[in-house]
Amino acid sequence: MKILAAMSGGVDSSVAAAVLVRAGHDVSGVYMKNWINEENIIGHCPWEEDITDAEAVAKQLGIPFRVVNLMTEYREKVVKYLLEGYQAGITPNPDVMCNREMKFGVLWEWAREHGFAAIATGHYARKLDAGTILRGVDPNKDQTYFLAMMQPEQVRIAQFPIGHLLKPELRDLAREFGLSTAEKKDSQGICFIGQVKMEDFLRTFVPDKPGPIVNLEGKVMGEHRGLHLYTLGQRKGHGVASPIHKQAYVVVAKRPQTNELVVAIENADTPLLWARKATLHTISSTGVPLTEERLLQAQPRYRCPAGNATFRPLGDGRAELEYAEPQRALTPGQICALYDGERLLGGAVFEAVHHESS
Ligand SMILES: Nc1ncnc2c1ncn2[C@@H]1O[C@H](COP(=O)(O)OP(=O)(O)OP(=O)(O)O)[C@@H](O)[C@H]1O
Repeated sequence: MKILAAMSGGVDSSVAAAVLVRAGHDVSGVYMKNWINEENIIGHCPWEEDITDAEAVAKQLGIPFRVVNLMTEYREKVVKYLLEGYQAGITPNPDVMCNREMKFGVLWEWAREHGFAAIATGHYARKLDAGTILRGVDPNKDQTYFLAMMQPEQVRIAQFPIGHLLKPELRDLAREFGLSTAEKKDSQGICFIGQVKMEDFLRTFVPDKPGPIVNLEGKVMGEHRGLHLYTLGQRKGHGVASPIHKQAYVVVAKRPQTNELVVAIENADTPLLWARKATLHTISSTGVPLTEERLLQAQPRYRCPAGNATFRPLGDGRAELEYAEPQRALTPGQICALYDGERLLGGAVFEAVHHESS
């Protein structure tokens, strides 16, 4: 079986490829060129360095390597979604879309045409069987949240060779294999933006639209630079200083009609910040369709525990989600990953959040 290893030049995908080679598979490496910095768009994108690193590892492993240019598709499928989302006042998740649309979408089409039977990535996730994704063993690194919108046929051809490892074990293995990326720093942030702050990136595409920052009583507390630059639950970067030690102002609402950003002092029962109920749209399942009412665990963002919830389908790819406990800053546009214990059931997009008082 020919396996295409998606190699980003990072240590995780280097080890993923190495593990497959060691197991005797017929492996080729590929780097997806999604976004480069040649149009004077802000930001340092270390793609040249990443390609050099990925290529060096492929050479060490003695496997073929090539770069595939998917920049046009990336613009259409990920950047457009990202910018339209922010312009509409929601918080999109380009990393989730990158997996569904690019790595296991466009790249998979390319791979299939070139005779490959599977795509392997360096995600911290595991496959239980052909159709089931489990959380990665390392709780600090688990990346199944980003795989939540994958389709069953994508799950079937995906391989995650490092999901059984803890990060320190992975580093040890990289050293053992003598990989040139063994000590490379972990990458951060959205794959194409690299080290750039999302705010700076957005500024080059979406004009500022200043307006008032108000508190819950409607008092003006400051000025914001455009609602799209802020996310619900955000504590820093809004410039409203708190008079209370160790209690920060937090963004609790955006009001597009009046262009107001609403902040409140954060505590355990800050109005608008906590909610138990939300509606979801674009429900997607990694296996069996999610058409029945059921209990599950719903993870509202990356690096956030999944909470117990009742999932009630409403038809048309929508559902109501009712958490057992109030959740902080559920955010329209964000992906909600759905689990049954360790098993990733699928995902959906937060549509609207229902506050107890409203
Ligand atoms: N430009 C790319 N070309 C090929 N594969 C990629 C690319 N970007 C990401 N991937 C694949 O997707 C996986 C997850 O991407 P992510 O950006 O989250 O990297 P990561 O977890 O930091 O892993 P790594 O250490 O391999 O960079 C990578 O391990 C790799 O298999």
